[in-house]
Amino acid sequence: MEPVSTKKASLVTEISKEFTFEAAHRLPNVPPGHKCSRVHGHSYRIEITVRGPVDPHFGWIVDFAELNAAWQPLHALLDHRLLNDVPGLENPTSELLAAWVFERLSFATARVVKLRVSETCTSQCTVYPAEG
Ligand SMILES: Nc1nc2c(c(=O)[nH]1)N=C([C@H](O)[C@H](O)COP(=O)(O)OP(=O)(O)OP(=O)(O)O)CN2
Ligand SMILES: [Zn+2]
Repeated sequence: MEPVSTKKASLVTEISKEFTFEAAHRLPNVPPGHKCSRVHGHSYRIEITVRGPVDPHFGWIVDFAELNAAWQPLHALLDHRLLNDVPGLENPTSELLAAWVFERLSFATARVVKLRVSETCTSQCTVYPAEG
């Protein structure tokens, strides 16, 4: 019979929350004739992942509502916009949008370990804070 272990497993815990917004964009630097030089729209999805210790009292890393509160000001800046008009997003690729969102999340540098932008069902970009 297996001995019963009283040791608690040492776990790394992450939580994620997904947000959506609708926006149009065009990519100004693509080669001539590229389809993305034309204005078109996406139902963008943003997934924010936070890693950290689980608070022993609350039983959570951080309230999902806190992620929502951090996202809402950015949603106001992005939703139903032409992204090219948003300062800092003149070339709104997934890569540059992911960096833009990461830099503007109030607690990103401290807690966000992964941020994913999905432009379509099959096209995503993920950024992570650089180590060090
Ligand atoms: N590395 C990147 N490549 C492309 C980006 C980008 O942000 N980073 N963006 C685009 C366009 O925005 C395009 O709308 C999305 O690309 P794509 O996946 O090609 O879109 P489709 O849904 O049309 O893809 P299909 O699989 O061909 O149907 C382009 N590239
Ligand atoms: Zn696009």
